[in-house]
Amino acid sequence: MNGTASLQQEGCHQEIVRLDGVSFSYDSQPVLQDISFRIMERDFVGLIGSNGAGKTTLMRMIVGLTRPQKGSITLFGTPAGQFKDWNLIGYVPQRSHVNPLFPATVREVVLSGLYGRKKLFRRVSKEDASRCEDALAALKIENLADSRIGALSGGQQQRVFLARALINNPKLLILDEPLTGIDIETQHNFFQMIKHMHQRHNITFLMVSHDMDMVRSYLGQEPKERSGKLNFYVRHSHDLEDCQGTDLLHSLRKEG
Ligand SMILES: Nc1ncnc2c1ncn2[C@@H]1O[C@H](COP(=O)(O)OP(=O)(O)OP(=O)(O)O)[C@@H](O)[C@H]1O
Repeated sequence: MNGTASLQQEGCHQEIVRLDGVSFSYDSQPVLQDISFRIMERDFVGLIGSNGAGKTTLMRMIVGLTRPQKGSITLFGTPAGQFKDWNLIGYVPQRSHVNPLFPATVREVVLSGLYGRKKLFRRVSKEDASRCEDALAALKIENLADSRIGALSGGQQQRVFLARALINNPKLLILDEPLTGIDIETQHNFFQMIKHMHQRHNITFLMVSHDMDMVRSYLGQEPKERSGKLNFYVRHSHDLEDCQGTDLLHSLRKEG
């Protein structure tokens, strides 16, 4: 094997998330107990569990919004407390109803993904504007760019939030019940799009879903691991010749 190939192979097995003995309680109510799990680069992880099993709490911990009370989380090889490359992680939280009067346009919502944690007001550079156009095109919502987000359907809003998460070209995409509350056909199209991103691009997924049929059809019948009330279904998409990093937005756009 030549040097480049071995580097590529190593790159494709990078550990993206590691949970070691993670526990969490709200007041005295234990929600997560001693959860250990690893997500490797290019895994697609479906996280399944009953209502109240702690799925959202776990996602929030991985994106740094909540800290574990016991155990540790490692992101891209760095302890979560010291992790700074938040652009590597895209997060689409559980869909909440967008106020129909909310004044931001689709373009503004997608651009806000670039400013994330910095909370800086800054002028939109040419490069930012171009990334935004790429993200809109990848999700096929260019025609909605100037619409108010509150005026869109649930499925269209989901696309906007996914575009917002993709604008930084993340390596890990975390989706909390992205299929809830949208019609079957849109759900199907959305899932196809996510599968395409997993199979064709160097991107790792962690997705909470209640739709067992869709999860099983892609990730298999049995969970790879169970931890407490959580079941982790996993499919790895490792394919050596496919392993170079791609600019996801550019290539999605090219493929149309
Ligand atoms: N901020 C909070 N304060 C107190 N309890 C909370 C808080 N957030 C969640 N809980 C409780 O913690 C438990 C786990 O909640 P979480 O939202 O993580 O579960 P989930 O698996 O995502 O559930 P669902 O499938 O219903 O979305 C629930 O019993 C919930 O009521």
